[in-house]
Amino acid sequence: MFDPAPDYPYAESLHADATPAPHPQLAPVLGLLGRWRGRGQGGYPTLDEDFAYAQEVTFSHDGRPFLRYEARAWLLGDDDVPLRPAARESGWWRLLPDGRVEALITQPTGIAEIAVGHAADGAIDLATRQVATTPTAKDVEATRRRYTLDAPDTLTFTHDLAAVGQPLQHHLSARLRRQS
Ligand code: HEM
Repeated sequence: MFDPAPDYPYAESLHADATPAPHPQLAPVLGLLGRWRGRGQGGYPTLDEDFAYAQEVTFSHDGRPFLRYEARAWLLGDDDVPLRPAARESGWWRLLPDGRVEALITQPTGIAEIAVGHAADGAIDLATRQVATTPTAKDVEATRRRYTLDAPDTLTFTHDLAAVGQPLQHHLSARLRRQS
């Protein structure tokens, strides 16, 4: 007889003040924990037009020294009409004792980013050290991200991109509000 395992016994938390207690190495990123939603603007020299989008972002932890990261975006038309789903990504942000961050982020467009950076004073900077792409993915050379907590409930995000033969430059910027 097949004997199924018991339910996964460990909690995933969106909050700094709930169980499990966050690992001390998460101290510089505790302000990110939770669900965020907001709007952004994007563009790139290869695109005919700039675009407006909405995005949901979630950061959670399980008591160990990394964050689970999940984001999904959709394009917005006039009057906030959803035009179509846009980028999704998920990954892991590993925090080191000195505030260094090592992030692994993957996208369903065939792109995997290994990014490194630093978290301090409510800002996290990440720049790719390696980008891997599947055989049919767009050519992405590098990205640079900055997440800034402007206030406890406001997160600003900018994303620069070097891809399809273009040098590193603005692709996205967004402002998100904490949902929970
Ligand atoms: C909020 C997240 C994002 C949104 C809303 C977004 C939106 C877009 C849009 C609308 C396009 C035009 C093509 C299309 O209509 O699909 C595009 C192109 C592209 N994006 Fe993004 N993007 C996001 C995140 C990313 C990320 C994380 C990367 C790479 C790591 C990326 C890399 C690219 C590349 C390589 C192109 C193709 C440019 C070209 O071939 O001309 N995007 N993006």
